Amino acid sequence: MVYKSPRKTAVEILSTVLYKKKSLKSLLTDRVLASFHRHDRAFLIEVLYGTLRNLYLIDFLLENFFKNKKGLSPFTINNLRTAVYQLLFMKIPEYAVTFEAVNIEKIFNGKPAVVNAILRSFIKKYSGKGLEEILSINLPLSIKYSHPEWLIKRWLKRFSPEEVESLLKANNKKPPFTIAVKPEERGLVADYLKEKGFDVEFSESVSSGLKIYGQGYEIREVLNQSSFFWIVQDEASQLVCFLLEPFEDARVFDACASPGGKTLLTAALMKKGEIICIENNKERFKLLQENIERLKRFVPDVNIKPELADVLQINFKYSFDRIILDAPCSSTGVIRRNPDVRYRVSEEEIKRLSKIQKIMLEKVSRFLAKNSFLVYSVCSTEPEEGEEVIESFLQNHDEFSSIDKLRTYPHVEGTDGFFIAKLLRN
Ligand SMILES: C[S@@+](CC[C@H](N)C(=O)[O-])C[C@H]1O[C@@H](n2cnc3c(N)ncnc32)[C@H](O)[C@@H]1O
Repeated sequence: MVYKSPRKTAVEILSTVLYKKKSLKSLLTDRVLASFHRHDRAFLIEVLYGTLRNLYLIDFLLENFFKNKKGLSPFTINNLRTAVYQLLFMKIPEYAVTFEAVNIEKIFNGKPAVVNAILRSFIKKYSGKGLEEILSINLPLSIKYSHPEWLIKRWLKRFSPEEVESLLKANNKKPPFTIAVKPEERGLVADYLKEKGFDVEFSESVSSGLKIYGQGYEIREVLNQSSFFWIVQDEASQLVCFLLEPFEDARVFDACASPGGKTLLTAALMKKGEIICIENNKERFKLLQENIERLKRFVPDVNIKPELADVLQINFKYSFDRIILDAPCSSTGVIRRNPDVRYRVSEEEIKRLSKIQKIMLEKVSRFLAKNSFLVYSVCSTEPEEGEEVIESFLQNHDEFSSIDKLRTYPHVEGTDGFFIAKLLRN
């Protein structure tokens, strides 16, 4: 394996996430991770996730040390941010952090002297101080927990200050790696993982869920060597499939399907039947196909039919027994898994998505058979994407009634933040 510097890669990825608005998940793929030695891989993950979880705090601490911030490139700024994360949160020796940061700056043809000077002054001020001491000053929640102010303001309108703080804390805590397996195999998969050295817990909310403690990449590597049905899926996301109550020989429509978590768990639960799953994004459709290819042998009696199509353009000559509409959303409920989401999402985006979600629900509801269920879900904490979508739909559709409506939150249930509504066509 050719040596690659995890520090340099961290700076490059961070710059692409923050300045090109790409998702961390799409950049830090298993292929990228596989090109690093085990120790460097863990370092890269820690630096990227940690810096993103503490970005506003790091910027606040760094601010006074810049003489001409505008004259610095994104690479230099991100080099400094990752260096500060290593100093304060990882307790890496000061000389090592400074040496590596200056070195990276030389490779980028940046400003090694500026980086050196800033880090030396930073170390002079904060050396020997613990994180608790630095954080003991009264900081605004937005800086302390690195979340945009507008989002915190929204939450403060709905929750008490204490609750908002515990949500912010939960969003900055590393979540367990959660998978869905066949409920009848859950014990076997847990034993297999324990044998491989992982701590494993059964999910209390879904009989298919396993929470595994360890590095995602390593868990996936071990699971790939097994002969079990498994998919990476949060408990709240699994709950959608249980609420759907799929049954043998049902005809199911999954309207927004990639990467296929809900399609595949539904297939495993119903054991026999047909699922039409639609995805309109070409790249994501490929991912959906790959996941179906990997797992279809475990559900041989379910005919899973992926289609690259826009759900708003689709038409069927028949109706479905079950419909899942897991709509595209702001992802504010999965900030703990994707720390970069908070820097991409905006109020305008939430409003735009809410409109699309309403149109999508209107469209897919037409294909539901009488006395059948449609489950609508979003991994969003925001009412415009949840309660409002369902209320406005029900106002115009007497033929539908709401059977169940629930919300989950990282700081309450310890799951991703989801809104789920189960509708019945009377
Ligand atoms: C929340 S994700 C679905 C996750 C998936 N249900 C799962 O559990 O793995 C929403 C998906 O809808 C897709 N999408 C967005 N607009 C769409 C449209 N008009 N037609 C079909 N799919 C769409 C997005 O590309 C995205 O992959």
